[in-house]
Amino acid sequence: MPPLGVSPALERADPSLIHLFDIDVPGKIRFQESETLSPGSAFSVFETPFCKVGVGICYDIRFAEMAQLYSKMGCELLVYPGAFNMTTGPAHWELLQRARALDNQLYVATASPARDETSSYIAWGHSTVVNPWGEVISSTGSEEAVVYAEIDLQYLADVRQQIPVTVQRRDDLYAVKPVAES
Ligand SMILES: NC(=O)CCC(=O)C(=O)O
Repeated sequence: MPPLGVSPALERADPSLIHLFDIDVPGKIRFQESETLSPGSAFSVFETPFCKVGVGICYDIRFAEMAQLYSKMGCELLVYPGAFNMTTGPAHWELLQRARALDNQLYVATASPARDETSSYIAWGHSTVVNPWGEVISSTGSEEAVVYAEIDLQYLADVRQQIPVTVQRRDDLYAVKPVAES
């Protein structure tokens, strides 16, 4: 499928958090980003000599539609800077990265702050890279580190050929597209 065209207003390269982290897990964590932040309303994508990259921030990784849209726009790597916490981190951080990578058969890379136990918000850490097969190919623990991984676009193409969900989608029955094109 050719990349989806998106109006320039909806496609920008200055990342902003689109989904605000307003959550309440009783006895564990309550967070209301909307008390101090406003949500962005533009997708963040940029071209590199290797592939197109889509950017989401932290909580954005929970929204499968956003990742699918980036995939339709031609992104082959999704990057999520994010600071999950000591409740949702162990439960969901890796699972969400693998889900987004597998759903869209692309690479997902995340960058988290290292854990600081003295901080009022303790980050889970575990910066990671996941491949289009849904495998973690590089990651770290809670400490400060640099994570390296090979982004192999031929492998991505091979996975998409072997299990061709991208072309088997029933866009005649359901489709994810930007609001401006609805
Ligand atoms: N600031 C954030 O968006 C944190 C997201 C998070 O921890 C989650 O579980 O989602």
